[in-house]
Amino acid sequence: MPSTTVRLDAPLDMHLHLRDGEMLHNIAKESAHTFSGAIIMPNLVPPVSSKEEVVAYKERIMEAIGEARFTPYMTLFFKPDYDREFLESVRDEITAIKLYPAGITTNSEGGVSGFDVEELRPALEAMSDLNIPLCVHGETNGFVMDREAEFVSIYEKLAEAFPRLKIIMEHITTKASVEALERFENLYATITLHHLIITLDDVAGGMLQPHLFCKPIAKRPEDREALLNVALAAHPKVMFGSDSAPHPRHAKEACGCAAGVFTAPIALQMLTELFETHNALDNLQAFLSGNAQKIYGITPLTKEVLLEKRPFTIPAEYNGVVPMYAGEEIAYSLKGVRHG
Ligand SMILES: NC(=O)N[C@@H](CC(=O)O)C(=O)O
Ligand SMILES: [Zn+2]
Ligand SMILES: [Zn+2]
Repeated sequence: MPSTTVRLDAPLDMHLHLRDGEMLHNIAKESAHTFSGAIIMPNLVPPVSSKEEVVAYKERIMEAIGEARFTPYMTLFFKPDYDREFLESVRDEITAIKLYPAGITTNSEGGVSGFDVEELRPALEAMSDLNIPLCVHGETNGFVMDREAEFVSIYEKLAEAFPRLKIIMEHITTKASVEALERFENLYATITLHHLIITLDDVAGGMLQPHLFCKPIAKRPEDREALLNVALAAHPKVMFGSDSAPHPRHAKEACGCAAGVFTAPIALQMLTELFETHNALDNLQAFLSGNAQKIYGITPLTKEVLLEKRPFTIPAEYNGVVPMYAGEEIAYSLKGVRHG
């Protein structure tokens, strides 16, 4: 029987952590090889929050990826005091701005501590006028399983107050967020690979699995079901964002485990397997690229990725970073990458 080959055009990762320094050099190629482009998160230490910093960070990324054809779609770390003049001056360097509630996830200490609409109005009105999307890590500081659902009312408040602002609910993990998508025209969402596969049971139901620990924490089976429904249908308001978030092994296998799951090198293989299992391969292209192109209005670099149905054993680590499902066998392997 001939093996099944799946072709993907210009895959996009709409939520990616490339880090900086040695880590950037160690892991950037894993994304740049197979993805056409990615939205690059700004939560460095210190966060990327000036024009000089975003330009310099992009240069370091281009250097780290070497010959690969890959677009880093840059973002700034949202500060409520960004004024119109500043936003106009930085408009051409960025694709979006990322808002973090203060202290809610890795390197978010300098984030927003209140969601008063009038305080945020000058920056968010200017972003609406300049057509700069707002990406949001949507969690309150409530009980860990309820943080995202509690944040939905903040999403609604923002969506209503700034109807021309594109708001991307990043890495959604709950049924409540999926339902919010339907209520506001200007709400969109990214969904990770791991939240389509795991629930809290996989993280903490047996022996604790640090490499599956991330923010937002994986939720209940009915939440995963709701995410799967919209992802497998390639609902036009959802797009793939891996939230691949590498940490060195010692920071994960530690007392006080850093949040983040590293999936960049295996995301396309595992998504193909997942969509095939659910008879939804016809929708994978839209989930992985088409929807994001429309939502963000971007035209990615051409890149054709071929995957074939041949077992692949996930390496134990990539340059000191342990991937999701290290050592396990998955159904699809990377066959080749062609540039246009
Ligand atoms: N997702 C995570 O658990 N961690 C991310 C930050 C984030 O996306 O919230 C990281 O930067 O490590
Ligand atoms: Zn986040
Ligand atoms: Zn992230």
